[in-house]
Order: sequence, then structure tokens, then C-alpha cells
Amino acid sequence: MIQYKINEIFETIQGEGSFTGQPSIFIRLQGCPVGCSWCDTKHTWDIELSDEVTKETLLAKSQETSQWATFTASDLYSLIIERGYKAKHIVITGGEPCMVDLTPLCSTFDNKGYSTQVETSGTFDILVPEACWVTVSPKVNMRGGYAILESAMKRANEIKHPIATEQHVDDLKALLAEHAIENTPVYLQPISQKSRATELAIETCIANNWRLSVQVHKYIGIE
Ligand SMILES: C[S@@+](CC[C@H](N)C(=O)[O-])C[C@H]1O[C@@H](n2cnc3c(N)ncnc32)[C@H](O)[C@@H]1O
Ligand SMILES: Nc1nc2[nH]cc(C(=O)O)c2c(=O)[nH]1
Ligand code: SF4
Ligand SMILES: [Mg+2]
Repeated sequence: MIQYKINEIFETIQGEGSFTGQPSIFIRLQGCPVGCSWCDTKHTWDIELSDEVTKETLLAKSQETSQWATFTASDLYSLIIERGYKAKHIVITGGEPCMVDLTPLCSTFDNKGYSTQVETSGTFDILVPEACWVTVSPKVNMRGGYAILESAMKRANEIKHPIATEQHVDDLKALLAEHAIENTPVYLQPISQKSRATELAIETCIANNWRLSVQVHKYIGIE
């Protein structure tokens, strides 16, 4: 049975991409080697053995930390029931969740009538059931040296690209052309709510008939 390394579990409103506005249960996995300089979850990058805590300690934490604890898929389902969460949509994020096989995790929730979504950089094989909604946020030239996989670009149900500069837009256009992506919905997400990034995203969305994703949760001050 896979022991997933979990950083946090919380219920909120999905603030990004096609499911924006959907009440969702977020399962955040620990660990990511990709190294995006502007990453808003840097506390999830390292898996330090000294940061492993008990399930109880993890569930009691009230701030962002690099602490993690292991849970099986059925532990996570039991927790969600115990906490009385009402959302029926599960978002698996991180960190980079696709460093591990997410099939048992998604299947556990599929079998209980939940929908599932994974947020991934597309730099690892995406091991999820067919029904899982896959959001690929392709990463180009990040510090960790990982590259986007062809299989990830093809599997994506949506492509959500963080941008702040024209270069980021050019990188995305090159990726879409290289992988012959034509019908997948494309979202531009301004990096860190910067006003120039937001203006650029708006004008680029209009020019290309792409969609805008503005990380709604940050504007309304929720998790
Ligand atoms: C924190 S990542 C975790 C999942 C996975 N590692 C990935 O990159 O898709 C979740 C989403 O937030 C985006 N993101 C991270 N930091 C951001 C920032 N400062 N501004 C806008 N989007 C950001 C990522 O590109 C990704 O779409
Ligand atoms: N509300 C909310 N929506 C989100 N969508 C993607 C998130 C992520 O960190 O992956 C995220 C998050 O952290 N909070
Ligand atoms: S791939 Fe995702 S979690 Fe990893 S550094 Fe980039 S944005 Fe952060
Ligand atoms: Mg986030």
C-alpha cells in the first residue's frame, strides 16, 4: 500500500483553472525538485526525514511548514469523512504530486463518488485513472533542469501557464507548436498577482482566445 507523504489537507474553493469556484478538498503532497523561482509553495520542496511528524501533529498544524506525515489512500478517505468535509471534488497538488503513483489515491475517491483532479508540472509520468482531470502547468528552463514530457502535454485536460514576461508567452507558444496541441483549453495565470503580469495575461488571452486564471483564493484571502 502506498504511503503518501502529505504536507496538508484542507477544504476550500478551487481558485485556479476550469474548476474555479468549485468547493474542493486539497491534498498537498510533499516534495518537488523542479525549482520554479516564483513557486508559491517552496515549503513543499524538500523531503527532510527530520520533518516527518505523526499524523496527529500534521493535522494540528496551523501554518505553512515543511513538515509532512504519511497517509494511505484509505487513511485520507477516513480523515475526510471524520472532518465532515462536504466537497465532492478532490484536488491533488504539491509539491509535485506525480512523483508517485496517484492511481490508488484517485481510485479510492472515484469509488466513493468523488471527482478528482491533479495539478502537475508535467515533468513526471502522470499515473492517474482516465477519469481524473489533469491540469498541466508546463515548466520551461527551471532550476531543477526537468523538462515537460510529451505524454503530459497529450494527457492534459487543461494547460495552465504561469506568466510574467513575453518570454513566458513565447515559451508556451513553442510548447503548443512542438507538441501539436490544438484543442486543449489554455489558461494564462499571472505570476504572484503582479499588475504587469496580469495586464500581459489579459491582453495575451484576448489576442489568442485563451482563458485567464487569476488565483481567486489570493484575492479573497482564503487558503
Ligand atoms: C504550487 S503548484 C503545485 C503543483 C505542481 N507542482 C505544478 O507546478 O503544477 C500549483 C499551481 O500553482 C502555480 N503557481 C505556483 N506558484 C505560482 C505563483 N507565484 N503565481 C502563479 N501561479 C503559481 C503552478 O504553476 C501550478 O499551476
Ligand atoms: N484555493 C486554492 N486553489 C488552488 N488551486 C491550485 C492550488 C495549488 O496550490 O495547487 C490552490 C490553492 O492552494 N488554493
Ligand atoms: S513545479 Fe510546482 S511545486 Fe514545483 S517548484 Fe514549480 S510551481 Fe512549485
Ligand atoms: Mg496554491
